[in-house]
Amino acid sequence: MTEKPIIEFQHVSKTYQNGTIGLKDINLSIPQGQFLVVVGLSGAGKSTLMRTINRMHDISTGNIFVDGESIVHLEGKELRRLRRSIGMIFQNFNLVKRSSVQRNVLSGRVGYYSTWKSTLGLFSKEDKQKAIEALQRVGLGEKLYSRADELSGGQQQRVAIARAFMQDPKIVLADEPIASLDPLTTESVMDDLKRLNEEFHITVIVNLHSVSLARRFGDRIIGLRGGELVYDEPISKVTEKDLEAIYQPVSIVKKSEVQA
Ligand SMILES: Nc1ncnc2c1ncn2[C@@H]1O[C@H](COP(=O)(O)OP(=O)(O)OP(=O)(O)O)[C@@H](O)[C@H]1O
Repeated sequence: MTEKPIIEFQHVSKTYQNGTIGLKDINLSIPQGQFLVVVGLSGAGKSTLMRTINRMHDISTGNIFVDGESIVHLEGKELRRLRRSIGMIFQNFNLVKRSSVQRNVLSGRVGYYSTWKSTLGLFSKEDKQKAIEALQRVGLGEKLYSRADELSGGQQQRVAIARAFMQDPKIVLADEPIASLDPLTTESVMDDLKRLNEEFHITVIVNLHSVSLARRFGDRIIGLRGGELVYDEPISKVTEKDLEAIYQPVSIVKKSEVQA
């Protein structure tokens, strides 16, 4: 899968206001259509890395390019356009629990509507049909009119995936998407993400604690420690030992340029 990078980090560092280092001189090039898994101990900087891509966090130094365009100074309309092209999946689903599944899924389209139209729920026929199809794609077609909080955790996460799909995203960022789920549900959520990746060529970046899932679903694995990129290998080269090492407190490992 050798393609132009959809995301590029150039010497990216992030220090939080209280002085905590989130990221330290990250250089990273992610080709379009890659399924990238980010691993590392708690506090390693995985969420920070992900959230700099849609500007939920601003960086301190360096530059980030998405689809060839520097995003670090985007504002207003341009920033909204960036965020529209990036779906985000959270550990806790972030659904509006008292709203219907349909409304939650349609909210993935709000970036394409004026504020008043989306506030009033004035979505087009096409988008309503698209919502049905997105739900069917994650096996929840029959839940269209259920309230979000009537669904199981795994079902809610799949609604969140359908919502992200509604954005027509180029990139999906999934920040510990399975951390609150049981093993069986985990499988279906990971399968849904993989399908988005394979069928629609959407670049997926997933932050995971499960090494075995990382190996099963990823094209490439990167490891962070203390905000630094300490590991970067295509899945074919990843060994169990490497991954164990990433989770050791002592400094390791090999790091190589990956042209995926
Ligand atoms: N808003 C914040 N203000 C200050 N420090 C923060 C903030 N968010 C994160 N950090 C710190 O930045 C570092 C990286 O945090 P981050 O959440 O990116 O790690 P992580 O690898 O995603 O961890 P986890 O697996 O526990 O979610 C940690 O030391 C964390 O305490």
